[in-house]
Amino acid sequence: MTATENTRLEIRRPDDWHVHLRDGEMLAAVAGQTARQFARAIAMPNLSPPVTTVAAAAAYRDRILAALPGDADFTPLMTSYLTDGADPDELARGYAEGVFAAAKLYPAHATTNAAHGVTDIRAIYPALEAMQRIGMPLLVHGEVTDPDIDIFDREAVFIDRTLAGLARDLPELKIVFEHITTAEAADFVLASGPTIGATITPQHLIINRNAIFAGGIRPHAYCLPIAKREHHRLALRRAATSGSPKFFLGTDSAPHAIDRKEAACGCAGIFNAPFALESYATVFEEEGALDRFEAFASENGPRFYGLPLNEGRVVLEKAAVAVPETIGAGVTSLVPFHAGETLSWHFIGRVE
Ligand SMILES: NC(=O)N[C@@H](CC(=O)O)C(=O)O
Ligand SMILES: [Zn+2]
Ligand SMILES: [Zn+2]
Repeated sequence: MTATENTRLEIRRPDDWHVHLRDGEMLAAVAGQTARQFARAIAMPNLSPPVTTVAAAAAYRDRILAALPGDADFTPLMTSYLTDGADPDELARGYAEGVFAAAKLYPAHATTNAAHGVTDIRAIYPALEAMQRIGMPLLVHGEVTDPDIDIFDREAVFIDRTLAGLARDLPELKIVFEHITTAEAADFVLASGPTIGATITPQHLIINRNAIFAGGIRPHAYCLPIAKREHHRLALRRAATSGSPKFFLGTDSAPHAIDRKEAACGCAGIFNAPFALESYATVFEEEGALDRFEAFASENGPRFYGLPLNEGRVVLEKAAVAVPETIGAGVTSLVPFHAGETLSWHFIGRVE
């Protein structure tokens, strides 16, 4: 990284290790936003129907590539959605063929399009054992779905009920604890061996749960796992900026059309792709950790996955950027994270 009097930030091209690119018109509307800032991204498989086979993932990859602007230099990394019947051979074949970069565990009904998720972790042990053998990472939406557990406790309880046992039973399995939101999760990851990492979103570094209720109910601050108390946000900021190689960038950008968000039962998900690097850079600057930004954004993720670091570099400059109230039009009109705010870093683009 080079920083000129902290007004210009140049880093290796970063990757987004957790994004929802959707399909159809929404894919066409959002793919370019992610490809503008990132060289690669882990594309989540929670489409309807979910992406469970090598053929479905290859076809989805083609649709993503077709949705990109002509000058994009972007590689989507595909994932398989694990169901109770997950086939170890299909996973291994997809990984060997370079189609699947990882497989995703959604506890059944935990989040958007998780109806086909896993009902009992034991059901996928054959798949997980195969993944451990071949070095294929498991990505986890880490929340219990038990309605008796308070929504703010679902991540911490998931560690105790599921994740700790999984890590004990399969000690060589690479596990990414996705979009962590609690001090308990950050502590668990730090206390674990090198096979356990985590992604952290911009929103969980920037808002706490008060933001969801500031002056009224704020559907655009609602995502899953839900934002927690302030002390959790502070713990996540310490983890992200600590320099630990276990934490890396994953936006969890999750677009939903405005009428699906602003509704009696609004969808979970925050669309943060358009200003993702600006968000993260602001956090690292506020924490006095701009010198650690490049590792979080561009090095820790590929090293964890065992993939090469990107060639090429990007630049951000210290400059005021006004975030629009909405982006796009018609059925793909979206409210971005930070809508109506002014950010202090500006993503310029690639440099030679
Ligand atoms: N994060 C969210 O709130 N929503 C995601 C699903 C997920 O990542 O859990 C989505 O697909 O909309
Ligand atoms: Zn999730
Ligand atoms: Zn997600």
